[in-house]
Amino acid sequence: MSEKVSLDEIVHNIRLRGWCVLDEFFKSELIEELIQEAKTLNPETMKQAGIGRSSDHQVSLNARGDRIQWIEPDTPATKQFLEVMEQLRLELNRKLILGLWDYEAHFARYEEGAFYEKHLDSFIGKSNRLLSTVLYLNYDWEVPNGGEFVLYDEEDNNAEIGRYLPKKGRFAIFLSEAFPHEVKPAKRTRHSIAGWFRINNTTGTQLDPYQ
Ligand SMILES: O=C(O)CCC(=O)C(=O)O
Ligand SMILES: [Fe+2]
Repeated sequence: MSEKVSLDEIVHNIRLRGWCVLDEFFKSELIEELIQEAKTLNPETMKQAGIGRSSDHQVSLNARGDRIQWIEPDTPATKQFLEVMEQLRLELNRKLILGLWDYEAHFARYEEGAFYEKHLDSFIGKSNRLLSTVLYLNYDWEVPNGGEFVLYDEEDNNAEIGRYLPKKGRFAIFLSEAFPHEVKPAKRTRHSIAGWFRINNTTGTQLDPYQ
């Protein structure tokens, strides 16, 4: 399990400003295993990522060019990854009373040239995504490789507040409805795990939307 100090740092930063990027949160052995899994994902079974949910779901290559595969606890590495996220969920609920209900995550692969336009991870009014997470799984990623994750201010959507290379083990977490963000065009294959802690929006007439 990750160090207590990292958990405290995440809780502190989410409380204070709503986002946090850590370079070492997961054990390096786990990162190595996840990198190997990401590399061996079969492009045939990965889906072209879309934007929006169910009825308004669209696949727009202009907005988003990654391919994804949803994560299940079906290998030792994904099981351990989800266990760490569960610890984080419980800690966030305990310290910040967020009422996070569950966590969904997918591997993402951006091939050379792929990007994701500036967006919010949740759709005002209907989404139940509260906190977004991204874990980067790339060896030796440097500035010429592009693919930066760029985070913008919640008040001024043109003001950049953070820019990060998708380096091995780096972990970003931010409020899904507050911070616009984007992925700049990658100059080589870029792997990550993107995920969302969700609250439960089930009502009497409508089941909580899923994925
Ligand atoms: O990979 C990243 O840096 C961000 C991905 C993202 O914004 C998303 O999948 O919604
Ligand atoms: Fe996003």
